[in-house]
Amino acid sequence: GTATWSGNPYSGVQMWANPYYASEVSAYAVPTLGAVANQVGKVPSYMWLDTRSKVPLMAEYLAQIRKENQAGASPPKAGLFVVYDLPDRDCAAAASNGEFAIADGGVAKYKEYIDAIAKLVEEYSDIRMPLVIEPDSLANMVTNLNVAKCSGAQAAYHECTLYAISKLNKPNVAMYLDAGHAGWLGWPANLTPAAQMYAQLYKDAGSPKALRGLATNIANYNGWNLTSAPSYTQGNANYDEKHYIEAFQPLLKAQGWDAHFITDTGRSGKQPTGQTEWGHWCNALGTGFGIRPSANTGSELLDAFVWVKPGGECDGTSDTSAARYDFHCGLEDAMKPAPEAGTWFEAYFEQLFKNANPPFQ
Ligand SMILES: O=[N+]([O-])c1ccc(O[C@@H]2O[C@H](CO)[C@@H](O[C@@H]3O[C@H](CO)[C@@H](O[C@@H]4O[C@H](CO)[C@@H](O)[C@H](O)[C@H]4O)[C@H](O)[C@H]3O)[C@H](O)[C@H]2O)cc1
Ligand SMILES: [Mg+2]
Repeated sequence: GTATWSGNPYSGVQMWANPYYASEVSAYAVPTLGAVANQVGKVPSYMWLDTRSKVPLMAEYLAQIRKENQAGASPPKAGLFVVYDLPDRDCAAAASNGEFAIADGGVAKYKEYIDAIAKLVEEYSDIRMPLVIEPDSLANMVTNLNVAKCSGAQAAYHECTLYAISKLNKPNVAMYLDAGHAGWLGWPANLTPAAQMYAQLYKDAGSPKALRGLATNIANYNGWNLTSAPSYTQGNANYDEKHYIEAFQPLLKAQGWDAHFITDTGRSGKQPTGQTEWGHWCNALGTGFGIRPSANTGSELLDAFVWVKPGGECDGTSDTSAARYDFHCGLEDAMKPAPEAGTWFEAYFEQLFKNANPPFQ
């Protein structure tokens, strides 16, 4: 029957570890680090639907999850997917630009992409799917409307996000909109405009049942609950993700959205990191695998610790001649040489592995 529930979407299910990440680990990391590295591939991480051509793979994974659940998986497995294909994607950066362009029918193409995903959500209504919706997009709408590509994308991001939320509003789905991180929207100056924007979107969408809340720290490195503020947090009282969501949630509630959260701990195990500036997001030095995915967060606001950015997959190329070269990936605290965003970056995986907390052994 349909995988319905009340409350925390991560309670009463197991997060499913997809075989693609496990195969990258065994192919590229095990030869150097040994069989112990295979433990990382067993940690459930999110699968990024970063192109239209990845949707059939989502179908394959859902079929596999159904098989495991029908074979008696207890608790049943949940499918972890990131929706990530907006037209003019990653509007304030260059490293993760996507396949669709607003100027080239991108909104219509995006809607077809969402329709294809919605079809699978309906076909696999027996599988619970806590989805992350469009990393970086709405956060850029708060802080980067001064960037031409972002102001030019504002209407399309709004239309596409509303479309995604309404089409994916299904009984077996929970959605978390990306909300940057403590060092992005967590700045006091950004919190109020951010709360207004997210709450307005929730209300514009008709307060959909499946829209559970916000995802933070996606592809970033901030600690969850630090005992002291890293120097690069420059005096921001919200110097970790716990402070960020505890400051953010009351503002959202006051605007009519009783939002819950998930936070990415896939690359936050070593604190402070080797970042020289908080805003240096690309392949940061001095990072480690962090708190393992779990619904036991100790926080009423936090539904789960999740691994969304698969550690070892690159944030962006350091090749200055590449079309998607972003200067952040050339900075002093960015690991170099680095391949294209999303492709395997073995040296980075080894850094994360060496610095893992808790350690792999
Ligand atoms: O001292 N003060 O009082 C004070 C007050 C305000 C200050 O201003 C704040 O400074 C912050 C930086 O400290 C800025 O945050 C950065 O914004 C970037 C986008 O513009 C983000 O980049 C994205 O990162 C994603 C992965 O997370 C990538 O996937 C994606 O490709 C990439 O584009 C960085 O993470 C994020 O850290 C804030 O906007 C800005 O408002 C600063 C100081
Ligand atoms: Mg990125």
